[in-house]
Amino acid sequence: MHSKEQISHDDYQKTAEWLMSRTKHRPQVSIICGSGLGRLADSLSCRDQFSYSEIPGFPQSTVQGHAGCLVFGELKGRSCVCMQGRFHMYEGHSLLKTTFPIRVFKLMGVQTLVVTNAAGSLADHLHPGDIMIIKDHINIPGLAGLNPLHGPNDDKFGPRFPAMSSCYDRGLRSLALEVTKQLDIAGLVQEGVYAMVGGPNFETIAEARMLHRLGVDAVGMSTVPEVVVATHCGMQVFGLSLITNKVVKSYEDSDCVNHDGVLEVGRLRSETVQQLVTEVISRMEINNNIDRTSSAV
Ligand SMILES: O=P(O)(O)O[C@H]1O[C@H](CO)[C@@H](O)[C@H]1O
Ligand code: HPA
Repeated sequence: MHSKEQISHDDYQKTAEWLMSRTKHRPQVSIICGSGLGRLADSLSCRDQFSYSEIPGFPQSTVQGHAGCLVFGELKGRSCVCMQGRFHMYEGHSLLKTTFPIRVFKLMGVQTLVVTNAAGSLADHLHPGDIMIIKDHINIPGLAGLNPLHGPNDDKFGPRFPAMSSCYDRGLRSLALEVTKQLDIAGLVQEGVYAMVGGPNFETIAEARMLHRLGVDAVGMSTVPEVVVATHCGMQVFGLSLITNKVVKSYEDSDCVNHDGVLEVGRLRSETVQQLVTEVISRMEINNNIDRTSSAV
């Protein structure tokens, strides 16, 4: 448990100010790249980028396929900040640390979080290479007592007991479904429920069957803490999972998932995910009258 760890409002503020003094960009949207999806940042123009190791307070990325670079830039005229590499609980970071960038982005004036991930499919209708728009999640570590919001609540960010019943913005989900028709990729895309497990091992067959019975369509080891913290501080969230593998649910099945295979599907579908994310971001409504840093929350 890491519930005694605390990060002060000042710590988030210092990082936000450090970044804002080094880039002219004032992002409205933040994007988190999932495993193998780091090339999403390539679509940004007029880039400023920082290695996580130089940013005060940032944890380090340790997972292959997560470059560890924060990229600012414009996507079709919209100012964005993109995390090329996220932090996972299984790397040994506390959940508060894995979600550190979200509150920094909030203080910088970001209103929308776009999360992407690589995930294994439990649903018969989702195949490797398909994209799942996340409509809801099951927070397995959270249900077991591991939540980034544990510990004293910082009321400046949000309430002690935040609702999570509509954390994946309905308007953005409909917009994304609309965009898939225009991009002619509707056949690849479905909505579904994501579950976060702690990792780093992939699921046993019994665990996979349990998740399937619980109504989970795709499983991964990330995303949910980021979404919980973003929702707590009032950001709207759009999430998508790239299905990189089928989760083995049968003792007769000899398939075996591995991280290289996950990254490979990421590389193959990176461009499609990039197109979808770009179109959704360019068409979403944004409030331009936003205070930044000290008065942002
Ligand atoms: O969720 P992202 O970061 O996309 O990565 C997914 O891929 C890795 C396993 O291959 C795990 O980290 C899992 O969570
Ligand atoms: O099958 C999986 N399980 C958990 N996490 C994952 N990330 C990609 N695929 C998977």
